[in-house]
Amino acid sequence: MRPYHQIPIFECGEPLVAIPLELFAVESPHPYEKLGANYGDRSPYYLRQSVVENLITAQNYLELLHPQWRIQIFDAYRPIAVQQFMVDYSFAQAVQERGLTGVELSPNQSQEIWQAVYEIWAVPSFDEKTPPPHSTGAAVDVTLVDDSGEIVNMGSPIDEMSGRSHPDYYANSEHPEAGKYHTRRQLLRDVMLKAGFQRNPREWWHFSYGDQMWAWLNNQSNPVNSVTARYGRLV
Ligand SMILES: C[C@@H](N)C(=O)N[C@H](C)C(=O)O
Ligand SMILES: [Zn+2]
Repeated sequence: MRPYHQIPIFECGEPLVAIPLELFAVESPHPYEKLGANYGDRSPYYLRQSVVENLITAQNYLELLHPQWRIQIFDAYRPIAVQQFMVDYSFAQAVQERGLTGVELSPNQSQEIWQAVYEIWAVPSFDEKTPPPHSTGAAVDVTLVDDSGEIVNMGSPIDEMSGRSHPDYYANSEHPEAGKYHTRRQLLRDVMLKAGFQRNPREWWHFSYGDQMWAWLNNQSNPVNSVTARYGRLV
């Protein structure tokens, strides 16, 4: 359980709609489909209606500052089966990176790796009270693309299991490019928050609107005006 799972969900029934990809940049082929994730008859490039509207607003804010820049959509709607696939994939990758194989893992090694995986991935829970954020259609993973069409270097790749994923990692870092990376992360944060999103405190790229994490973060910064979640798990 994460603290945001205490937030009640009052599903509003808003539809999942296609993101107008022509307004954004997009990873192609989709990064998880490339790894073998199966979306069945669904597409990762779907979000709830209001979330799409807010994403367009964020793109418009970005264009006021950088007319030719685009928000790049890395991932959006994610069925629970895909959440499970990515959690299993990330575990296997982490085992491999440590020069180990699944069969030889000690209970301690296994625990350490699962902890690292769940530091950045939500549990693929089927419990309606604890849906993975992306399975609600309210969460989106994004980065920036500049006027020459290049992905802006944010100091770490999306989905990296390390401290560099923390949004403020470069705020007090000695790294020679730290100031640049931090400013770029702040730019992404600013346009997304101005459009109504909240940012995952553990990941510079993950934003949501209307889900439990969003409500919890709103309530942390403004306890007087308490809000609940309006998007639950989609079936
Ligand atoms: C790991 C990243 N792609 C992500 O989406 N993390 C959040 C917490 C999630 O799994 O919902
Ligand atoms: Zn995410």
